[in-house]
Amino acid sequence: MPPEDDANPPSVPLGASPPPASPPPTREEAENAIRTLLRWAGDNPGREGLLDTPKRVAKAYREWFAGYEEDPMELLQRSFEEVEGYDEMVLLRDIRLESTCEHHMAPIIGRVHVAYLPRGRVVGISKLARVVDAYGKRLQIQEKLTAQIANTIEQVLNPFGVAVVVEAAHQCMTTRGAHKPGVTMVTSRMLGAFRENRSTRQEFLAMIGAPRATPVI
Ligand SMILES: Nc1nc2c(ncn2[C@@H]2O[C@H](COP(=O)(O)OP(=O)(O)OP(=O)(O)O)[C@@H](O)[C@H]2O)c(=O)[nH]1
Ligand SMILES: [Zn+2]
Repeated sequence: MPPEDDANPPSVPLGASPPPASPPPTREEAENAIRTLLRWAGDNPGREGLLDTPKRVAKAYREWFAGYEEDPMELLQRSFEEVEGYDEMVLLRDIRLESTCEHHMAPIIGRVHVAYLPRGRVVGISKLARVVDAYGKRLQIQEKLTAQIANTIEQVLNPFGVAVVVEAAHQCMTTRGAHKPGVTMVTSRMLGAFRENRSTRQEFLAMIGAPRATPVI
């Protein structure tokens, strides 16, 4: 293992939030930063309509980035073993994804499909959606988000396989830059039987169907 110094900061354990900025800013510092951005946008933070905007934005950030307060591994701790030997695929399809691109801080909106092959125990299905939120409500790139969701389910449940597909539109390339509205990015991570067994993978892909158009954002 390489020595841990400034160039190689300690790696963040799976599921944990990255270390916070140190020290975290005060509410007042955050609101002042938003005033600066309002001026950068070309407006006047002192005009009536913008007076409370820094306060609102600081509050909104608590929702958009609520995932930093969650431990996705913890969300999957409760499982149920009375499943009568059920070992077929469990699929949660079309989970709404709301995330934020870490390069431009622009919205990423789409859907996630999560499947696993239980090994003797299952989790409450809402917990899979909560894991998507716990990683989604952070600054993200789609590839990392996809891997984090799959890796967490694999590590906590130890199922026979995990499959995750994410289909999403990135506002950083629909409303600016490349200006390509309607483009959908599709990423997947297949583990265990979904990676090794072609027919299992194909069953999953057939069940989620062809990628549907993501909302044009
Ligand atoms: N692979 C990947 N790229 C992303 C994701 N979200 C945004 N990007 C891309 O990240 C890249 C950042 O490129 P830069 O050249 O540093 O930024 P930029 O000058 O704003 O680039 P443009 O967006 O092309 O205007 C862009 O190509 C984005 O489209 C993501 O989830 N995954
Ligand atoms: Zn972006």
